[in-house]
Parts: sequence; structure tokens; C-alpha cells
Amino acid sequence: MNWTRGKTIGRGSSATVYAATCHESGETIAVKSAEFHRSEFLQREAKILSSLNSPYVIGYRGCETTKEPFNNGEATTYYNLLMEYAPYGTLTDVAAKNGGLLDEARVVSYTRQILLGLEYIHNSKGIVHCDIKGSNVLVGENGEAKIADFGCAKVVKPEITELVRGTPAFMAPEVARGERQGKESDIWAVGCTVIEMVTGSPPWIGADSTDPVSVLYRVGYLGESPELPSSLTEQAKDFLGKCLRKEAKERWTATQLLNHPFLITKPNTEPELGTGLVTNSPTSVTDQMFWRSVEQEEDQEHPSWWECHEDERIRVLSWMGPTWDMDGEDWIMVRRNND
Ligand SMILES: Nc1ncnc2c1ncn2[C@@H]1O[C@H](COP(=O)(O)OP(=O)(O)OP(=O)(O)O)[C@@H](O)[C@H]1O
Repeated sequence: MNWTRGKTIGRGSSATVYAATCHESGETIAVKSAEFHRSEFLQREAKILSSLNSPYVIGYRGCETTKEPFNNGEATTYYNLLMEYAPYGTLTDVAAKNGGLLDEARVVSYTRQILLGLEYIHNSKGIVHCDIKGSNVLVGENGEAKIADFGCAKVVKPEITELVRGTPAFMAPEVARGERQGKESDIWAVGCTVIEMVTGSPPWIGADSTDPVSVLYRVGYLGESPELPSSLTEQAKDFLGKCLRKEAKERWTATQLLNHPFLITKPNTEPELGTGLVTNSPTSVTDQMFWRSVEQEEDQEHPSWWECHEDERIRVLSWMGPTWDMDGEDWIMVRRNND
């Protein structure tokens, strides 16, 4: 596919996302790019996304490498994941535009769509997302929620214990303890995302400590759950209770939750949305470490943070300082490598 790279629309910890125009169709697409030698996670994400097809999952448009000249004149090779463009940005962006939080009708509508996406990837594809949160759910052209950022996702293999992935504030007890990360852990994260949509903050903000290691300890070993917002209806609280059960096996599945009264008795409202956002995944510098996914430190020379002693983990987590800025680039041409 021939395309022209446009403005930066987002920066994550592992890649930069640009708007781009497809030459043949004129369609605006999103291109997530990383230098080739640092693109292992992006390549894995592309492989998973290419196997998915649902209105509630961001659409795959292809992947390719490009050679692009930089300031010093030398060409750098990039790996690019081409995706459907979501004009309204992430759920976190939409909430921010709405004063930080969303009303219950919108929360219901987005939650239902996230669960439809999860039902598809869990049941039809045997995939666990591992990093569900507001900033990893995009809002599509028609205002629908679409699960994105499959950089932490994996195919479920119950017999294999793999490294923990995801964002501490959204981690289920069994994930916080480093035991297993399955479909049920995504459901816990859905509960956390509902809290985020209702309160405008990730769970645990306002708790005694927002230090990620302390939160993981409280979730994993002290058996604590995030506080339920007092503004919620009893039905909503009951729904969250089904998502946030401490025992993974007792948590409801996506299919069961789709039939919970919280999701089936409310009318759908069409959200009023604005486009043109340029965002970074974390909402602010101060909460960035707390929000940040922990999938990419595997390629650092240090040991995996989870396998370390707690003191070591604190040190590893403190390495995750801000690495992003907000500069947008002008339109540039992209030269594609030969296929
Ligand atoms: N398809 C898309 N359409 C519109 N915006 C997008 C799209 N994909 C990503 N973005 C924007 O780019 C940002 C970063 O993307 P993404 O979360 O996929 O990157 P990442 O490097 O995996 O981030 P993270 O640090 O959360 O792992 C998103 O928060 C969003 O604002």
C-alpha cells in the first residue's frame, strides 16, 4: 500500500502513531511506527491484529518496513503497523473532552462495546489482551469503542506461565502476584476501566498510595479491590462486583456480563465527540509511571522487574520516567521498501 505519513497523533512507550493518507483510496489511516531494531512488540502486535476482524477491535490495514531519512541524512529503517484511524482518539481523550468523566449512559454503551470486543477475542480467537484500560480503547468513526494496542496481548496457553504484562493500576490479584494472566484478568481490567470512565481517574487514585508496587501488593497480597465510586447505582455496583471478584474463576465472563442488567436496561446514547486530538498514552507526567504498561522493559539489559526482589522492583519501576513529548511533525513522504 502506498501512503504518506502525516501528523503525529499519539506517542506510546514503544512506538509513535501518525495519521497517514492512503494513495489509492484517499482513506486516512493510522500508522504506528518503531525503529526496526526496536520493533519486536510492534511486530507481535501486528501479527495478532492481523488475525482479528471485529467492529469492536481496531481494524488492521497491513504492515511494512520503510526507509526514511533523518536530520543527519542517514536512512533509518522503520517497522510500520497500518490501522484503521479512530478520529476521536481514546476513551480517556473522550472523557477528558467531557470534563474528565462520562455519564452513565455513555459508560454503559462503551462498556458493552468493549465486552463485545473481548467476547470475540476471548472466545473466537483464544487471545487475552492483557492491557485493557481507557487509553487502549479507541473511539471509531461512528462513536463505537474499539479495543486497540495489542502490544501485550497473547494467545491463551493455560499450561504456560508467562511474564506479567499490562498496567499496574488495572492488574487483577492473580496478575499482581505473578501467577497467571488469563481472560478473567481482562475482565478485572474492564471493571477498573468502568471506574476510570465514571470517576475520570484510574482506580486507586485517591487511595493512600498510588505507588505501583504498593498497589500491586494491596491487590495481590492484602486482597484489596479498588474503591467503588459512591455515585454509582446499585446495578452498576453489582456489575463491578462481578468484574472485581478476587477469585479469577468467580469473575463473570464477557458473555455473562453482556447480559447483566446494568448493560441491558439502559438506552444507548450517541456521544457528542470532537476530533483532532494529539495525545500521549499517559494522561499526565505525574501519573505516567502508574499508568504505564510494563511489557517493554523485557528488552532492557536489566532483569525483568517482576522476577526481582521488591526493592529491585521499585528501582526498576522508577526507571520508567517520561520519554515522550508533544511535538507534531509536518507531512513527509514515505518511501516503501520493495516487497
Ligand atoms: N488507530 C488509531 N487511531 C487514532 N489514534 C490512535 C490509533 N492508534 C493509536 N492512537 C493514538 O496513539 C496513542 C499511542 O498508541 P498505543 O497506545 O497503541 O501506543 P503504545 O506505544 O502501545 O502505547 P502504550 O505505552 O500504552 O503501550 C494512543 O493513546 C492514541 O491516542
